[in-house]
Amino acid sequence: MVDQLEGNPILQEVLGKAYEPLRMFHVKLEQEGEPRGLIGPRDVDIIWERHILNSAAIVPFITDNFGVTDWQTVQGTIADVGSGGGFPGIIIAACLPQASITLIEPMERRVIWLQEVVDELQLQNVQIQHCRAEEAVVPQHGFDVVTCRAVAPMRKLVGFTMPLLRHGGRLIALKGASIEQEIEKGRSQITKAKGVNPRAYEAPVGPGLQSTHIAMVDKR
Ligand SMILES: C[S@@+](CC[C@H](N)C(=O)[O-])C[C@H]1O[C@@H](n2cnc3c(N)ncnc32)[C@H](O)[C@@H]1O
Repeated sequence: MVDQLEGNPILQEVLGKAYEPLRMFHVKLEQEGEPRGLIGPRDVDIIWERHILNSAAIVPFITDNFGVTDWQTVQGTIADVGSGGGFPGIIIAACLPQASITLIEPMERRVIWLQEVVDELQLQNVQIQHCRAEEAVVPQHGFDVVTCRAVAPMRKLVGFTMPLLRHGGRLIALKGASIEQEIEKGRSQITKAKGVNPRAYEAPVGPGLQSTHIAMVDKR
């Protein structure tokens, strides 16, 4: 089955230098993703849009956080919680080669997959922690940014992601269209977890493609 975006110039336009490593990731996902339970059977011909470009939509929100526009120069520590098949953590690592990316994932077979991907794509900037976020080893002052996609609703997510952040750090989560309601429902848990200024943005995925949504919360 051929991916609907295969050969489309949008891919290089959006991904820049990360296109080459992510093309290898795409091949691996196409061959092994569904049998290994990392993507759904109906996703096989839409891996570029649903998983890779969708994940890449978070990158400009991360670079904004560091006040840098050139993806090649972004530094800082980023933890991706519940990386699963590598979304968005592997895509972030390919796009931001100077940043330090920690993938946190408790399921063993997903950790094995993530390690294979890191080795095959020769990503030099990734560490993997095989544990739940609640048990993760955190840098002395906390991570600069925590990312995630499809892990938990905001009211639960903040409880195990905000403690990973340094003061002034930022949670940046890929979310569905109901993000505003999720934020409303989670206001007291956000405050309790030392979160401030929760907000939602529409995030472009690529020219002519349906956009996605981002939630951001700063750590007091
Ligand atoms: C629905 S999957 C999403 C995977 C990937 N982020 C994606 O968007 O395709 C949720 C992932 O979160 C992980 N997870 C659930 N609770 C977690 C926790 N407390 N800490 C870290 N990871 C967690 C699960 O093991 C699973 O891989």
